[in-house]
Amino acid sequence: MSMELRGLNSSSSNNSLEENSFRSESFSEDRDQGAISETGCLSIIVLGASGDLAKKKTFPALFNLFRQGFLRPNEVHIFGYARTKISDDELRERIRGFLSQGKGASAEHTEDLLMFLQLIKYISGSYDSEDGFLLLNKEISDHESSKNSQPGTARRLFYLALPPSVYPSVCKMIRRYCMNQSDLGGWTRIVVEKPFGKDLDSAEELSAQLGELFDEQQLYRIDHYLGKELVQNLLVVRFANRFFVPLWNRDNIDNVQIVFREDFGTEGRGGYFDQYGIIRDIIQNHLLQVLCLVAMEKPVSLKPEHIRDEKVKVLQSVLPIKYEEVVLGQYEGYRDDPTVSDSSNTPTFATVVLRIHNERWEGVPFILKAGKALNSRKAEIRVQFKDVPGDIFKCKKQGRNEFVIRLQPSEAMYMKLTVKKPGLDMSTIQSELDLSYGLRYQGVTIPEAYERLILDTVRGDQQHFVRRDELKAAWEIFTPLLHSIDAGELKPLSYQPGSRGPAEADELLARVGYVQTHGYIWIPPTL
Ligand SMILES: NC(=O)C1=CN([C@@H]2O[C@H](COP(=O)(O)OP(=O)(O)OC[C@H]3O[C@@H](n4cnc5c(N)ncnc54)[C@H](OP(=O)(O)O)[C@@H]3O)[C@@H](O)[C@H]2O)C=CC1
Ligand SMILES: O=C1O[C@H](COP(=O)(O)O)[C@@H](O)[C@H](O)[C@H]1O
Repeated sequence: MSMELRGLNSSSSNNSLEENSFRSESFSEDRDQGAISETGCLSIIVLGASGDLAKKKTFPALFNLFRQGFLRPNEVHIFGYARTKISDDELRERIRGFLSQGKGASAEHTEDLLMFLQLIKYISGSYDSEDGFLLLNKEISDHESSKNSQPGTARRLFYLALPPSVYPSVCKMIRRYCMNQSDLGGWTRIVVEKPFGKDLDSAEELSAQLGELFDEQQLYRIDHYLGKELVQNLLVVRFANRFFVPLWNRDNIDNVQIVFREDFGTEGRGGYFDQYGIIRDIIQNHLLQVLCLVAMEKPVSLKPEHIRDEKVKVLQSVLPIKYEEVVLGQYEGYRDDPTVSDSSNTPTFATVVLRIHNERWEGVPFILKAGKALNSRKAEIRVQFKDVPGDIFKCKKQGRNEFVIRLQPSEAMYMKLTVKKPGLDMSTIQSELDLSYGLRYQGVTIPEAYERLILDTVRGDQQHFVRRDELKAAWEIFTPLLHSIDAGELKPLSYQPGSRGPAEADELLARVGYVQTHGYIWIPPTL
């Protein structure tokens, strides 16, 4: 098995990962006190193993961690659990194709794949009866005994790749039948997927139910946007660079856009999506988490609690959303899906302006925009600066300075700026300072978000997971708007699939101050 750590083979990277790592600060108090184990027998239990997320994200992430040596074959065992009655081999066959993608068919890869698949065992059982969980516990315990694990020292990681409706019963079963037996260095951790509730009350109810069963330190509410490379880079860029410190405020920044666009619709997930809509699916969680990292104050340290304290403060400073600063859309053809109601009022597109009432951001609109079935696929943060006062070059119309963080695809950070047009003429032109990852970090593979986040759960690092009070503050912002949409008081505008979304969204952007740069487009550089 390849023990190579990704990133170390880059020709442009001279420093080792460990030399530069600031990970050590990012751990819970228990870890600091040396009470929590990072080695020893590890059981990873994927509940909902028969499902979409498990095959597309969870198992591939585990495989990549295995290939890189983060999950050691002499320590780890992986259990799939779901109601579907299939054998170990049938589960392995279902996921095999997703583990091979993009990796080529080298002999080494095939060997790793076979070794990994042999670590997986499947157990069929229901989500609310003791039989299945007693059997699951027996299988885990047998594995721990086979590794000569001392009672209480083993690590058990339960990943709930399941609809949230079954979280309470599954968590009760885990608590009752499947916990690591004592705290002799071992642990039990629970990873829960979004959506965490549908509004403030349901989220709080879910949190209370889970909170009765597990400590906050045992719960990992995953938001996979927090595992994306450039999202993880935000705090570094903001707080490790002198450039940004004096500029990052209402005196210099005119508006901030956080944008998610997909060029496909809700195909295959219409039933789920129609109950949630784009605000619950993307904006209330992924984009709001990004907003927190863009807008928060500098944390006292990189300890998870310090970071999450600052995120909560930003969320609590967001003013109630004004409905005239919201545009909703639904793409034509969305309701043709047989799993979507014919009279569905669910938005597949939304632009929502948030206003942060604090000293740094008063008056700066944060425009959150997300849509399905649009003309492109990308996610980015666009920080637009104010015009230069006393413009002697008369170049204002060419465009404002912008700092753009392209989260995906083609990860990059670039600064749009005005320069002299090369040549004999004394005229100006829009250009950019460009840090494109593909070019700058050739040979470095950027890990998948899920890969990173699962590794964090094994290591006990909660920095990139959502804390209970954060979740509450996030729902507080969106619940009134969501209830108005659910009640049909706000209606989505129709838009063409493959378009930019409703034209009214661009009008809203212009109204709140965004100035589009005409005649300039950033093209990701190629090698
Ligand atoms: N798929 C994705 O791309 C993403 C999913 N998520 C979240 O991850 C979680 C899992 O998503 P996904 O894998 O798509 O979901 P699935 O609908 O595929 O469900 C996963 C498994 O749960 C079981 N299941 C499904 N519906 C029910 C039900 N009503 N009651 C009990 N069990 C049920 C099924 O297993 P069985 O019948 O065998 O027991 C199914 O294989 C969800 O919370 C989702 O919101 C988050 C981000 C992206
Ligand atoms: O959580 C979700 O995210 C995906 C988009 O994830 P990305 O990493 O590809 O940007 C989205 O398609 C899905 O609707 C949503 O549930």
